[in-house]
Amino acid sequence: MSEIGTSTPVPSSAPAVEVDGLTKRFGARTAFEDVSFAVQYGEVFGFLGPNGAGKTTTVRTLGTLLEPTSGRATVAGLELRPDNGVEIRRRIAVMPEAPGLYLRLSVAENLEFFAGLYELDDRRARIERALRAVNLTDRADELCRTLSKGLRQRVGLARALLSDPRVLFLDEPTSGLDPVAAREVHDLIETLRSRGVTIFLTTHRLAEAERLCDRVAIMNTTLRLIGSPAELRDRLFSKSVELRVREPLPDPERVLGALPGVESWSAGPDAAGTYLLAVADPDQAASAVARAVVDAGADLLALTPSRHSLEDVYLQLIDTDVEASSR
Ligand SMILES: Nc1ncnc2c1ncn2[C@@H]1O[C@H](COP(=O)(O)OP(=O)(O)OP(=O)(O)O)[C@@H](O)[C@H]1O
Repeated sequence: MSEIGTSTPVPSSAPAVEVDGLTKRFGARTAFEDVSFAVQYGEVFGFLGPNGAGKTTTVRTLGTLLEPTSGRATVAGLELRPDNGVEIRRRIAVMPEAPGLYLRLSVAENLEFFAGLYELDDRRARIERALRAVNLTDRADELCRTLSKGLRQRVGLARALLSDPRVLFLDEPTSGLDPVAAREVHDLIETLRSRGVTIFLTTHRLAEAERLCDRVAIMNTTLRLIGSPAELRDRLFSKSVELRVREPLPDPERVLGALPGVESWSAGPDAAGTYLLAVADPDQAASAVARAVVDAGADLLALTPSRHSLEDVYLQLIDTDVEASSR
């Protein structure tokens, strides 16, 4: 029997999700506006943004639960239109933040119920596959009421996998989970990714997005930035190397001012003897800096490329938005 993801036909080069100028308003309130992006098949695409940024509304719109106010989109190869709703829902699955299980039913009974509701064929095999995909085969007969939040989330994921979706929307799948349970969900997402399932993941956990996502979009009603975590870091932050020497350099400009690959230098904010160098290529610059420091007779303590995390990118961007809105 094939596993989740492996039986999904690999579609043409058309994107799994393509959004063009999409807007959703609730009366006078704009949930999201003029959003455009594309997600390729097989991608894990992260959707980040502060509370109220429009993430859930985007997922609900792409999942055909809400009609957009304007703009267009295709989802799993079909134009997002009311008359395509049934067929789109057949090709995708949405796991909302709360898994919505019947707590008085067992794990297997829940899955049987939803497989019936979705009018799926071959139910027994699908349920077995979904349980295997989330490592819950052994717990099929347990009542959902008795399961921890992390395990319920896994049942919710199994429910979403029943239809072997081409695109899986996960809305905050690790919200409220402890680090161990969250790690288990991460591992499951990685397994699904390795099987080629396309995943659209909304999350507040930036380390989660950094670890799991091929690309991320940062939303704040409008789409603010999109790219791989590394691209976003490079776009927002210049590359730099931090130099630490035992004693402050008597004449740092003489040592650091004319080095190949070093664009500028400044004294580090934290400690005497620390310098921050803006560079084009950290590895190339590091050897030139090390030689120059040693030639100047200084004791080199450390020379480290500054690492910016996706969290740095996010905070910088959202801070800019907050400043702009208070102007
Ligand atoms: N059914 C609705 N009716 C009116 N306004 C709504 C409705 N659903 C969402 N909104 C508004 O749309 C905006 C975006 O909400 P949404 O839930 O999509 O944000 P979010 O990014 O998912 O936030 P969070 O991270 O808190 O879940 C908010 O201002 C919200 O109040």
